[in-house]
Amino acid sequence: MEDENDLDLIVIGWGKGGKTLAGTLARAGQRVAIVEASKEMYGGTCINIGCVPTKILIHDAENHAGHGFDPEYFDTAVERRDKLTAMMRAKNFSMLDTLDSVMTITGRASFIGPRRIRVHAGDETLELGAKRIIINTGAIPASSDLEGASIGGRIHDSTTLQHAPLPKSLVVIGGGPVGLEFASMFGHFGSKVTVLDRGPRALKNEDEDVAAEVLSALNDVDVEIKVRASVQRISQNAHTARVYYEQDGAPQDIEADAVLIALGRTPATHELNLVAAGIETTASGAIKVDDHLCTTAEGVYALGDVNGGPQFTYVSLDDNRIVGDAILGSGKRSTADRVAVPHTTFTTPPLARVGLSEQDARTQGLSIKVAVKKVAEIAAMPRPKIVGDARGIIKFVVDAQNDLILGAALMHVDSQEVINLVALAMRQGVTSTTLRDSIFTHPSSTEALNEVLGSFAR
Ligand SMILES: Cc1cc2nc3c(=O)[nH]c(=O)nc-3n(C[C@H](O)[C@H](O)[C@H](O)COP(=O)(O)OP(=O)(O)OC[C@H]3O[C@@H](n4cnc5c(N)ncnc54)[C@H](O)[C@@H]3O)c2cc1C
Ligand SMILES: NC(=O)c1ccc[n+]([C@@H]2O[C@H](COP(=O)([O-])OP(=O)(O)OC[C@H]3O[C@@H](n4cnc5c(N)ncnc54)[C@H](O)[C@@H]3O)[C@@H](O)[C@H]2O)c1
Repeated sequence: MEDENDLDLIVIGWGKGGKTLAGTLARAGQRVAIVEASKEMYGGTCINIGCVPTKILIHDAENHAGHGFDPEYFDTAVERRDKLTAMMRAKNFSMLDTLDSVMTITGRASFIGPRRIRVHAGDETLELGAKRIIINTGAIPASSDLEGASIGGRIHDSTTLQHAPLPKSLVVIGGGPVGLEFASMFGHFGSKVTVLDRGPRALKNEDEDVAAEVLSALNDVDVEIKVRASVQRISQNAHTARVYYEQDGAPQDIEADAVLIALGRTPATHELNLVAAGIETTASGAIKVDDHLCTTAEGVYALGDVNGGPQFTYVSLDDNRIVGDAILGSGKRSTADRVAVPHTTFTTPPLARVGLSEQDARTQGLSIKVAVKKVAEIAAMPRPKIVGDARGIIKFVVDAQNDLILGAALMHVDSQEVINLVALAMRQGVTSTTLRDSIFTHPSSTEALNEVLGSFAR
């Protein structure tokens, strides 16, 4: 490839947004190259080491609740995960590789100039240029400068722990979504789990009544959460690991078979040589983008985790829509038009959230009404009882003046589905009364809205 305009598009990284855009533009007749660092990562984080493999294990762990520590059962779940992720990886690869106008390249890309990259693939080096470049390199586990916290042996990040033997005891450092999902999952598999978080309380961004329900469910599988816990150092030997921390000023330590470090994920920019292309980063290391996901270099866009936005697969997918619209459409889409983006943390039952919590709304001085009910007390919601798990809570925060939904916290079986309906209602300006009076199938979890939205307590 000699001429910088040889290609129409280069995508660096096989993430959700980039692979989708590569396919769309190739089908529209553009000449596209997609570069992925590892053949184990075709399809990106989500299907290989993120959402999908963890949810497979979480599902199988849920089916094992109450059956104790059972490495054989765990190994069977791991086998199922490996089969499914291998199938998805192959499918992801062939979806692009079979398109005539797409060149798939396995190697590590870095910039050598504006809209020009070099790819190292084993002993081979390739230089490519294009009219447009998409950076979609995702994020990597945040490293910790704590003594003894390098990944290896008994110290894990979310990727290595998925490939380790089932630990009898596990210490999780960090009580964010990664930390809590792994804690809940290993608790269900029968491991003794302790979570250490430095925050003032667990799930500090959630209302206390909602957080209490999640904690109670974690407690059901013997997960202990220690807050205000500041980890000082970690040590390990052939038999065990030990985490030294301070809680409320008092030194403590805890022993475990394995330690998971889950302190966030950092945009993957370290090997991109962004300076060569005039691409700037923010103070937190993300690629600087505007509302249309343009970087500071003309013709270069950043999609997904690497641009510092919310770290969710479906946000990367929406990033693809914005850039797709800029290239093929009206250019009107932007991150500024995103409303009510929901998210779900897959503890068991899952906690699904959208919009404001009650504490957020009160801090903002909004005039609100709040409807809240424990799932076990919702008569018109037999579905959780049918599937044998009636734990949880449903909470709505509604504007007292115009009846519009400002936020919701749903913690119950199926909440990862119901939240999408609530988010759509928020986006479309559907009032809580309309949602309350809607026809929903029966028996479903959605029909809880008929009852909960008719019971504003405060
Ligand atoms: C354990 C875990 C569970 C998660 N669960 C969920 C969930 O349930 N739901 C959800 O929505 N989100 C979840 N996430 C977050 C979600 O996985 C990410 O937000 C999403 O995958 C990010 O996608 P992306 O498009 O930014 O790129 P990614 O999918 O991260 O892809 C980036 C790709 O770029 C490649 N790459 C990096 N550098 C280079 C280079 N120099 N050259 C070539 N290739 C390169 C990488 O190998 C990688 O394949 C989870 C994350 C983790 C870690
Ligand atoms: N279901 C999902 O959608 C899902 C699941 C997993 C991950 N993710 C994505 O992955 C991203 C990364 O998740 P994460 O949980 O790794 O990071 P996070 O930043 O969300 O949480 C990190 C936690 O670690 C705590 N912490 C930070 N430093 C600490 C220290 N020194 N000692 C003790 N505690 C400390 C913080 O208080 C915080 O609670 C999330 O932002 C999320 O978007 C999504």
